[in-house]
Amino acid sequence: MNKALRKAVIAGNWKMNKTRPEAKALIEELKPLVADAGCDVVICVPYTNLETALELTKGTNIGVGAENCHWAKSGAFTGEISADMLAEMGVQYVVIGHSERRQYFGETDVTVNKRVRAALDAGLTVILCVGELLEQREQGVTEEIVGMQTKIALQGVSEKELKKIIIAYEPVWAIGTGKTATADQADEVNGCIRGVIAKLYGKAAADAVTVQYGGSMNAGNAEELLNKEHVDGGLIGGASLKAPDFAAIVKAASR
Ligand SMILES: O=C(CO)COP(=O)(O)O
Repeated sequence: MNKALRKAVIAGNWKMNKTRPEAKALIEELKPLVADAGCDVVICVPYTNLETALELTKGTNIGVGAENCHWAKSGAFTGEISADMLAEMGVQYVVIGHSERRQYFGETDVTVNKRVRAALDAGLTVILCVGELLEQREQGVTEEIVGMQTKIALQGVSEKELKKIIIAYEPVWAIGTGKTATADQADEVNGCIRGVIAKLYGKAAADAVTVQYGGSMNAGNAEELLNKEHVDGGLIGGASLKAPDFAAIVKAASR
């Protein structure tokens, strides 16, 4: 079993939620609940909460991430934030290619790749999101879609740099819908992603890469999902906004 060799990572994706006082309260509540976690714990928060999150998690086991970054180092890109700006603050992680960015903000596989490149160059760890639409699952092309997204996102990424990449499989139909992929469905697609990594980088790299599942993961279903061979953690939306729920998922992932 190679699963035991891989890092389990539970990451919260707060999306566009929490003002600064709300963020402070949530982090303070969360800290003692996850202090003895047996997995990596990350919170990815809105840009406006990064400084608060970094300050409050100093000296704790909670890592801090942003939810996106631009690919340019600087320049005339009104409203955007560069990877260097995040790294300079002390941010360690960044979510890239989330389906909400792809759906609502014109993100493509090519721009995902550019952002991945910029994030790696800045020294950030990337949480790379891939996932199929319901229509694509029904058409039987899940494996092809997820494989293509993964391959294009990783163009120009070396085997060494792959150590700074976490892949999150998030079926779009399961996000925020309360409709979770079954543990077998998640395991199957996560396994396919690992197969793509094996083809691109070899077996050792594929055995080592963390592949999360995301999409309505909660305190009730986390354990079954996380027990699967290819599910190495979770990217949690709604349930990451409640400290006890998020902590229960962290507990389920702890080894
Ligand atoms: O999009 C997600 C995490 O990035 C999942 O969101 P939910 O957990 O709210 O379904």
